Amino acid sequence: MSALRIALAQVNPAVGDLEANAAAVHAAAARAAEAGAAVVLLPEMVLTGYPVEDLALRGSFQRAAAARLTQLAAELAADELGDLHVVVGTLGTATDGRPTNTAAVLHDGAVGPVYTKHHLPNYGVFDEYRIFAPGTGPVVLEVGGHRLGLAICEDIWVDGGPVAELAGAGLDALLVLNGSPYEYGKGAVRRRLARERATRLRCPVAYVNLVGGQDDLVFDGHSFVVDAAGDLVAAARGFEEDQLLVELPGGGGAPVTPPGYALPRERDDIEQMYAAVVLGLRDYVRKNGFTKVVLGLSGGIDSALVAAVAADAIGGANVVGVSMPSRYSSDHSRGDAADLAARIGLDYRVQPIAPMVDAFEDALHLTGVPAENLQARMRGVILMAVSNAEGPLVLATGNKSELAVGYSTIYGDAVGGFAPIKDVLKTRVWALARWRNEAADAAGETPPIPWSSIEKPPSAELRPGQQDSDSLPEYELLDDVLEGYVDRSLGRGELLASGFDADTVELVLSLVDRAEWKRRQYPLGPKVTAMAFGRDRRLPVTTRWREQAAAVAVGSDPSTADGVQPRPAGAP
Ligand SMILES: Nc1ncnc2c1ncn2[C@@H]1O[C@H](COP(=O)(O)OP(=O)(O)OC[C@H]2O[C@@H]([n+]3cccc(C(=O)O)c3)[C@H](O)[C@@H]2O)[C@@H](O)[C@H]1O
Ligand SMILES: Nc1ncnc2c1ncn2[C@@H]1O[C@H](COP(=O)(O)OP(=O)(O)OP(=O)(O)O)[C@@H](O)[C@H]1O
Ligand SMILES: NC(=O)CC[C@H](N)C(=O)O
Repeated sequence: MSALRIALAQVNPAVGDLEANAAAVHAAAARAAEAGAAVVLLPEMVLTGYPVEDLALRGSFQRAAAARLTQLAAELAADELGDLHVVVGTLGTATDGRPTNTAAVLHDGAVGPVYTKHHLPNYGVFDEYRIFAPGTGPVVLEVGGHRLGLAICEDIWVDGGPVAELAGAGLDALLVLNGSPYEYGKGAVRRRLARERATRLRCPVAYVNLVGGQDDLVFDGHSFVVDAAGDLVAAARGFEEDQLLVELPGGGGAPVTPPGYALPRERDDIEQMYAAVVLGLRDYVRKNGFTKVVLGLSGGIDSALVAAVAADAIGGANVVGVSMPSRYSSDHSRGDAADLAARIGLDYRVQPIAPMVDAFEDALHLTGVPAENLQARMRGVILMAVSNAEGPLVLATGNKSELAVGYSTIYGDAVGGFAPIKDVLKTRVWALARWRNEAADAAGETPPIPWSSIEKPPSAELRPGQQDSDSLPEYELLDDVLEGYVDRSLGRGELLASGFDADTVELVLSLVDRAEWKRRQYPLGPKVTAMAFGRDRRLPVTTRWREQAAAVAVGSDPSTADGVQPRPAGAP
């Protein structure tokens, strides 16, 4: 048996674009062949894009995907790539006509063995039971005497099923196709999982992941290979397309990388979260046909961070930043907005709102919160006008803490098509901003965000001297409670038992519960934590359930508290 070279192609498909995705697979196959690979492994459902949601249920889409797969096999052979085994994730059809999530092997101009995903994730952002029929048995691909098992993403997260059946099958490697969305800190979980599967199957594991943004998901790539002991052999870069090469030695033993290969630098969690937000925004803009974005610049930290992210995603010249001062806007806010615009080369404009607000206030006799909301709504009208007239996508700047407690004006600062930091708690907004500025400093560049925007106390500036802390607990405390209630699904009892005072818990829980309707109307934005609002955390808007005061002992299992459905063991 001779050595076998395997390429892992980490590509960025677009959902529904069968032509472009087939071309990306073809290009990856050509690169792999050029590098001497006999097998090239592509991610989960790369041909259709992922997730396709209910597109999978359309007969027309199923037929088009099947036809494109057959055509791709012929095109590869016509291009003298027929010797290569190209393992492609795509949409399949079960014998009863239901759609399946499959890995097809293209070889010699034909579609060869097809493996069907067995474990269908149906928690968090996934609804695969609703869409796909599960596969049953394992598939082993034989290439040059090497035995390669196939698995698709969730198949390695759950014990049992086809992967377990492969134990004792004498595999030389397990090839895993993934569509694994980014979450803060998830990389380490994936590596632990791969180690576990590698040691159980006693063979290396090659894990290839999608990269790119798709609506509210960001696929981070970070493909990798571990040896039979679970130790890392090779890793691809995160948040960009990449291709990895490894070689399985002829006589067995650990996979090796080509001469000169070096593992990429591992980015820390905050740096990764920043990269995820940038990629999520860039791909939403690009894949939906926009070239520019527009947002309001208040001089505050949220709009400053979103502007910096947008400039990193699509270039500062493509970001329209509008300062819309009211009579309550402080001089330093206006100055900070202008300073930010200059630092990142935005298309900067100033549009005072006082005359418009005065006209509405006088006509409608508004004071207090209704008048405050009017200011935010005037700004929303102006941003939508710029979008309608010139075409940029409107960005909403709300963060996860604000979304949690409903601290935004519906149809005001909540307008927009995409909300880049909606899954980022306020304390992390500051951490991301500091990280971005420090990275610029370290690279000898101008930090994009004025330090005063990072350091000043947060204020909506909708009335004289207003500060967020007038209506909300300090963000450090608020975020701690939110992390417990939202991210970890703890109940009132567990929060009290962990030491939060009853008034704070009462206030935060009631604000969060009452704001569900507002969140439902908030724009899409990238999920970057394990529990994002939207597809991850789905609660009824109309509900009379309120957290009870029942005391719960410290140390009780929070995952089963309050009727929250526990996720499968090992699930992220
Ligand atoms: N269950 C439900 N289903 C559907 N609609 C519901 C509803 N409950 C209220 N509503 C509607 O919502 C309206 C109230 O919501 P809304 O108009 O948004 O106004 P509201 O939530 O009362 O006030 C907005 C709050 O956000 C603060 N804010 C505004 C802007 C920016 C920032 C910031 O720092 O970023 C903070 C502002 O200071 C104020 O405290 C009601 O008049 C009603 O029409
Ligand atoms: N004077 C302003 N000019 C332009 N846009 C504004 C102005 N004030 C508020 N906005 C827009 O409304 C959003 C909500 O701002 P607000 O100041 O009310 O609270 P915030 O959540 O603390 O945001 P930020 O930290 O950006 O100030 C801002 O991010 C910005 O996009
Ligand atoms: N596409 C999938 O099956 C993904 C599920 C898996 N738990 C992950 O997030 O990596």
